Amino acid sequence: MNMLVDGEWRTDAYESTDEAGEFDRQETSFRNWLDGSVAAAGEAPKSTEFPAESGRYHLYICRACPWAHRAAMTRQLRGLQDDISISLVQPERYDEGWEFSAEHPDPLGGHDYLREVYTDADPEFTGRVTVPVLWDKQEETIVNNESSEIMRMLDTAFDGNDASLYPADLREEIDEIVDAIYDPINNGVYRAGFAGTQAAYENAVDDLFDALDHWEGVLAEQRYLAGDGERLTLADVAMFATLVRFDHVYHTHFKCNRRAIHEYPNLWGYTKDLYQTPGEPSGSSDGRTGSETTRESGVPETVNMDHITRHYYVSHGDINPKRIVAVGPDIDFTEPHSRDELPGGPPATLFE
Ligand SMILES: N[C@@H](CCC(=O)N[C@@H](CS)C(=O)NCC(=O)O)C(=O)O
Repeated sequence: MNMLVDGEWRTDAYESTDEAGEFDRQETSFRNWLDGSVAAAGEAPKSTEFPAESGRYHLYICRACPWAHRAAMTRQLRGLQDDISISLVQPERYDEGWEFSAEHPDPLGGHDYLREVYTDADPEFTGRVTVPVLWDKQEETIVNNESSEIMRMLDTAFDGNDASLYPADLREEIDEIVDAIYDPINNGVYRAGFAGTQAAYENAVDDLFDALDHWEGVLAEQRYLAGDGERLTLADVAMFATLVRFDHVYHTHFKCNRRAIHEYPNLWGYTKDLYQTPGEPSGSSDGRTGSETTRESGVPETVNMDHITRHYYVSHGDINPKRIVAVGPDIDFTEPHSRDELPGGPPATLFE
């Protein structure tokens, strides 16, 4: 594994499994907030030196990454495409870490590697170089690189389109669900895939499928995860980012193969429903150009299955040494989902 140590790129810096072979995800390190952000249920809006000015911030993401997907999807569903610019890195990650390319350039600093964005922010930076990154173009620094915080701050600091994904009356429950699904599901697939022992792997798979079974039951009764299930929230954004990748990569590459998502009637209907959620009206580009002016027209444009499969199968040479990209499964996120028989639905403002 590779990371920056005192601003120097190192390829031998740390082990990501502990003595029991359990995958150990490192804490992220830039943890500032935009002014006016609400970080958690019951908290007052933050007062900070990063005002939520339109055009001032940029998101560096990878379309393959589920954590980056939370940020991109929040930006999309809240109609913040004109307020926050976005660009991509190459999906494949090798020894040099996340790279820019001719197809996916760095529109701000013109760098070759994402790690240079980190050392621009802090020349002595020690830590992993991860996406997403929320960059302040004015102060030329990283505001935050933790997706669970970025999705909350984008939703609450900007006005957006009024279709809040973190409404005050549901915040407590959204926080609980986002926390509850992190270990067994969002990070659970990585715990299975990167396990260093059979026992650690089986433990992760047990936790994962117990949790999926639980949410399969919940989604039999309600359209979305939080509250009475009538409103799409950040809890759904967090869940969707894992479910949409599951059958193409986690099932095979990470050996989460007890069952596929398309074999669960409710989780599969839910995944298709979220995939088909419309966003703000379409602009000039398809969201994959890496351009600063990129606009996207719905949730589908935040999902790039080519980037997803190339990233996972190619980047993890330790678990897929021949880097062959699996071709299946043959599933269709656009087929009918019948979830509209349940009360609730996407915010009306998304259809205007
Ligand atoms: N806790 C972070 C995790 C982000 C993360 O681990 N991103 C992965 C991509 S899926 C990454 O950039 N990994 C690079 C590395 O670990 O070196 C968040 O939620 O934002």
